[in-house]
Amino acid sequence: MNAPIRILIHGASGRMGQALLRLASERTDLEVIAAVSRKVESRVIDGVPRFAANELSGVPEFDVAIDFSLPEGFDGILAACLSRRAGLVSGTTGLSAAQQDALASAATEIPVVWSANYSLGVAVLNDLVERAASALAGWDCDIVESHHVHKKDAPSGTALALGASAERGGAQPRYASIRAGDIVGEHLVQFAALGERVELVHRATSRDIFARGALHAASRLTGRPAGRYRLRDLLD
Ligand SMILES: NC(=O)C1=CN([C@@H]2O[C@H](COP(=O)(O)OP(=O)(O)OC[C@H]3O[C@@H](n4cnc5c(N)ncnc54)[C@H](OP(=O)(O)O)[C@@H]3O)[C@@H](O)[C@H]2O)C=CC1
Ligand SMILES: O=C(O)C1=N[C@H](C(=O)O)C[C@H](O)C1
Repeated sequence: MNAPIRILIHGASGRMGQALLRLASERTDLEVIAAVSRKVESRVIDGVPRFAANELSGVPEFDVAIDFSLPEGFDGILAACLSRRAGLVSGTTGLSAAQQDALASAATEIPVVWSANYSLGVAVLNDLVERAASALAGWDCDIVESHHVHKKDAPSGTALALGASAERGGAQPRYASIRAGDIVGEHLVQFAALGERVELVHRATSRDIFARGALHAASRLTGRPAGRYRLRDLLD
């Protein structure tokens, strides 16, 4: 049997981090060797060593980092992956253009994947939106995203990715954002013309869909040569 893939989870105390830790603990092919958050209160929880973000240089060797943190934490984990020659799976949204450029440049040295949404449903929705936009030339295109009240970035990363798909199909999307209650994530792409409307919608009801997708991507990224991979390159 192969040795487990050594995973570092960055943003471990957050909503996504907790889902990742729980689901990773159910897999025998993955071993979480470090759980990193901005601050730490206990050194070990459920057998997993905890580190603060400013202690990244002292974490044990790892094969791939899974990052669901915030833009202010992204530069640190990217630097740690580069210095350890480890892969990076990132789902952090709201990155600046400079951070996206840094990711592209890191991909010349390590394998990386960044996706605004690790669910299979949204991967399919992106394809549907591009096809609809191209078939419905001249229709109004609006993207409405709804999320929980704690979400900081708007429009969501997924809304922007869906907008890019719509643009590839020739549409010029407009965006609207709703922050309410504990909504995990909903994305509506609406095409409207006189007398008719087409609506494509994805509703996430559990963060486990994103966490499973990211763990799958991490297992598929490990051992690959340096490069910027798309999520679809790593899906079955
Ligand atoms: N691509 C996808 O499929 C998905 C992406 N996301 C994105 O993932 C990110 C996290 O979301 P969510 O879990 O809800 O957020 P939370 O606010 O619940 O968690 C954020 C985590 O990041 C940590 N953090 C904050 N600042 C830093 C820093 N400077 N350095 C290191 N770690 C830091 C926090 O640590 P502490 O608690 O100590 O402050 C916490 O562990 C967001 O960008 C969100 O948009 C979310 C869901 C799906
Ligand atoms: O912050 C979240 O919660 C989510 N963020 C991602 C985004 O910005 O698109 C993905 C998902 O919708 C949940």
